[in-house]
Amino acid sequence: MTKTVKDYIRAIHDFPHEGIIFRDVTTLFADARGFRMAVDQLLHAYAGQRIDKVVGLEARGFILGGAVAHQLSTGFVPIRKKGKLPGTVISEAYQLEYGEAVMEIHDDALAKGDKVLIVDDLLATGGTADAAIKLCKRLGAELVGCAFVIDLPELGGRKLLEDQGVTVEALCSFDGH
Ligand SMILES: O=P(O)(O)OC[C@H]1O[C@H](OP(=O)(O)OP(=O)(O)O)[C@H](O)[C@@H]1O
Ligand SMILES: Nc1ncnc2[nH]cnc12
Repeated sequence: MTKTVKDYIRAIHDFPHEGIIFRDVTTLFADARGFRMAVDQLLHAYAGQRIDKVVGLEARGFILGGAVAHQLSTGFVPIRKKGKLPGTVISEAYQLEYGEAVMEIHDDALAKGDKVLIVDDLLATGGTADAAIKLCKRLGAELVGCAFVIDLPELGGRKLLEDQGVTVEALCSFDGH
């Protein structure tokens, strides 16, 4: 049978903590057919829509977002964890399973009215994507949507984003954590 995007994703049990099933996309990215399929399917969802910038979330969103931006012939903008970007930044704190983290974007990375697509590998609680949405909006950008390879619906991220009117695309989903 022909493999789907989901079939290329490896499950690693008890990483990074006991009880977590880590959905590992390195096996998807490493396969030429799998990687192309994932990028093409993400692009398909936005066919005909104006996108000025693709915003990728550290770290695996850089790999996907870079490929998507290249294919769309748009610019690519990184959102990184605190302290990694060299220029002047704006920041948003968000909740992790344990504690808090901070995401940052260069304050001149997006222009008012830019239509942006946020790309990451996986949507879990939605905390990371929610922080990214806030950063893009603070710079005056307009959100086209958020695109992921994987959704973990039980963790509530899709609901968090959709409840604020954000369009969510995910290529596959897994039950549980
Ligand atoms: O929806 P959330 O609950 O916010 O979780 C999703 C985020 O978690 C993972 O990144 P991680 O924080 O592990 O960082 P990394 O990509 O730098 O390893 C994943 O790549 C998303 O960015
Ligand atoms: N189960 C999971 N697999 C990979 N990345 C994640 N980020 C949050 N939950 C995850």
